[in-house]
Amino acid sequence: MEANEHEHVIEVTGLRRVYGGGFEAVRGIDFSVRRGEIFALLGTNGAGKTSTVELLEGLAAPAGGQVRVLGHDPYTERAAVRPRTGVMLQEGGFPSELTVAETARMWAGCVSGARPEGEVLALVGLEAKAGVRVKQLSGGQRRRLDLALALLGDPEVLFLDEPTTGLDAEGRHDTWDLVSALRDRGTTVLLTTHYLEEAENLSDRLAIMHEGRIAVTGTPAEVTASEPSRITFELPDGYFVGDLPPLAALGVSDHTVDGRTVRLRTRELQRAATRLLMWARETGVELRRLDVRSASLEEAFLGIAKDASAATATKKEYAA
Ligand SMILES: Nc1ncnc2c1ncn2[C@@H]1O[C@H](COP(=O)(O)OP(=O)(O)OP(=O)(O)O)[C@@H](O)[C@H]1O
Repeated sequence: MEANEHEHVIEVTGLRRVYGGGFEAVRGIDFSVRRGEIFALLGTNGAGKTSTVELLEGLAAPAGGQVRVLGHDPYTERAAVRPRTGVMLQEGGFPSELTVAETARMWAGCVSGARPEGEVLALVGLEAKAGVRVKQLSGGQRRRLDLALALLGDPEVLFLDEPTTGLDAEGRHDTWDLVSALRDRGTTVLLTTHYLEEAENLSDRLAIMHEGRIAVTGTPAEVTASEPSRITFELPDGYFVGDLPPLAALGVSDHTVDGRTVRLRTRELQRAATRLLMWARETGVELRRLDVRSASLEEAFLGIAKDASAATATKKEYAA
């Protein structure tokens, strides 16, 4: 297949996974990832992210639906898919007595056309640790070794299962820079993460899973736009919410009052903020600690998880 940026490198339709005891961990999900895109799979604990990624990696057969990676079934056509993909599992599980360089060399023996191990260790900032035994690495350094091994085959598609778990803030930012650089070179990346900031900063598109289903898919901006924005301020003594212009006319969907602090939620942030500030100027009121902000991905995530628990999720999908 010819590579082009519109090509769907990963295509998932109606995918299901059922474990031995009959538990359905993945309940019919659909999404696709284009070449050169970073796609993040988010979700609450046990949502089914790892179960999904394992199906994409060809480690298990689906109970229903279909997966295509680079146009092939990763389970039945493993030989066609595996050499072109890199996989970073949650637990690498290497022999701990080997050094970092020996581990990379051993792994390279299993990869056709592997890059020199020094090159991948340098990419993840582990070159100074080449002679150190794996058991002496910190948790974060082990994660970086996992990533180095996934990069040995210079893969077209990279699966990263919680790539920055255990990394400190600097290590996390270094990994983001590396993953972005790989994307800029055309690598397609699918990652799972618990760090919403990671998905917000790094991913081109994301999906939020909950109890085996996808509740929402879209760009980070599209997903956050699905949640109301917030305006928070303190009213001076002698003023009350009833003194504000009618909240419905400001486009405010709901509000709370805690002492002097008022919190408004609105889907029409500009209109609400403008009218509120005009009112403040006209009445000569100072709105102390004024804070006006769009929803964060974290708020969207929490809102979706809550909604999805309360009822069968109405799936929101934005154009791919
Ligand atoms: N081998 C298994 N047998 C039975 N159930 C399993 C098995 N592996 C996972 N599950 C169940 O499937 C569900 C999804 O698990 P999965 O590990 O895919 O979730 P996840 O979204 O990756 O979670 P986390 O964020 O906690 O890593 C969970 O309820 C889990 O208990």
